[in-house]
Amino acid sequence: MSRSPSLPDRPHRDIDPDLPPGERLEALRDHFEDLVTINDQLETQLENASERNQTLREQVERAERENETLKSSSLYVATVEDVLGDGEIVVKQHGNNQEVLTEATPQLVERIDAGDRVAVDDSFAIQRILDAETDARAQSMEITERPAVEYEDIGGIDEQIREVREAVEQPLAEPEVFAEVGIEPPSGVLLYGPPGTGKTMLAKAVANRTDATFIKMAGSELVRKFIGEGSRLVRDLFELAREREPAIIFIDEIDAIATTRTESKTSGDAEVQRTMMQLLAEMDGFEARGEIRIIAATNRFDMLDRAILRPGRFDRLIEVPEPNQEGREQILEIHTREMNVDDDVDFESLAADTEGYSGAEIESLATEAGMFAIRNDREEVTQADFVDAFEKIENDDSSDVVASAGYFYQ
Ligand SMILES: Nc1ncnc2c1ncn2[C@@H]1O[C@H](COP(=O)(O)OP(=O)(O)OP(=O)(O)O)[C@@H](O)[C@H]1O
Repeated sequence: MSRSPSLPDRPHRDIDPDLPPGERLEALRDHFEDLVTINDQLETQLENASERNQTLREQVERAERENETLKSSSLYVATVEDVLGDGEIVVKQHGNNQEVLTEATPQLVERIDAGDRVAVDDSFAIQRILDAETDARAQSMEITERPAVEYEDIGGIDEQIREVREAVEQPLAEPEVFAEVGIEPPSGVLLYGPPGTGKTMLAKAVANRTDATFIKMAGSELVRKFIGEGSRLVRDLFELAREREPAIIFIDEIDAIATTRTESKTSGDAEVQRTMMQLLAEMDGFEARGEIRIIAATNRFDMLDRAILRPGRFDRLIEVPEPNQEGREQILEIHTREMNVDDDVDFESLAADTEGYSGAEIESLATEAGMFAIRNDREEVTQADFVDAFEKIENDDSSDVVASAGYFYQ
């Protein structure tokens, strides 16, 4: 059907007033019949137009529903490994490296090549090809709708959990409390301490508890991988958080973009400086009582540019130290929860032996002990397995353990 149907011809019938009455009546009757025909034609056209209107309305509604579904369901990033015939495509999912045979619409298949990055949905159907810009954004940020970490999974830092809940969870969950008392919650929280002590876990656990989207960006990657794009990606980061409110922005290794400036004025320094300025600008323009909370983490507190610690920026500092004896015992218990552990396993003595170990290293110890049990064809993990694991770790990389135990972070 044409978009604008033409109107039927208007009948031109000049009826001669001098005609005898019979002929005039005849002419008028003809004219009336013409008008009836035209009326019928117009009615048909109107019906067609209403039908088309209805179809278009349905199409719009469908598109809106699809758009909503796309907006509310996450897409995952994958790399195209191979384009087979008949629209079949092999992709490798990022994160778990799983290879999947999937398909795409004929229009997309034509444009897809091996090596392209694509966005896939829950059932791995390719939704679109990522352009360089989206790709950088997707690669530089880790977005999790609801991270699977809970406070009970974190051992030995109860006091830090309490502080984070107060500074991040409460303003998100009960903003009215702050409004009533008339104080602003901390703008940003900085977690500092040695590597592998649970800083990322803490940020994820708050997101889990508050049903907030967790958006992580690694400072070091901004500087190393996305050279020249740092400040734009920082802007994107905050924009994305606004789109996904409530959200928790987690900037790991913030020292990479917020180090005290050296004398050297290389172009790399200028770029890092710009990235930091953008971060400060975003934070300064931020409504602290809003639905977005910012957490940063660093292992190098000593290197931080003090400008980021001013009021209104990262104004709540929380030290996350290495676990003490009790903490190590708790972490051992957490990481052996799912394991079949023999009654003879003595967590207290293991915790005493692992002084200087971080939570991440204690987790490796538990995994390694499990490996010894498997090697010996046992389902139960014994004290001897833990001792063997401990010796293996100490011999393998005693230097690493020592280095991290004495890690300089303050
Ligand atoms: N306190 C803890 N309780 C339980 N598990 C822990 C703890 N700390 C670390 N782990 C284990 O180590 C892993 C890494 O911890 P996480 O990423 O939170 O450390 P981090 O402090 O953010 O380290 P980094 O500074 O290197 O980024 C966790 O996934 C967890 O399995």
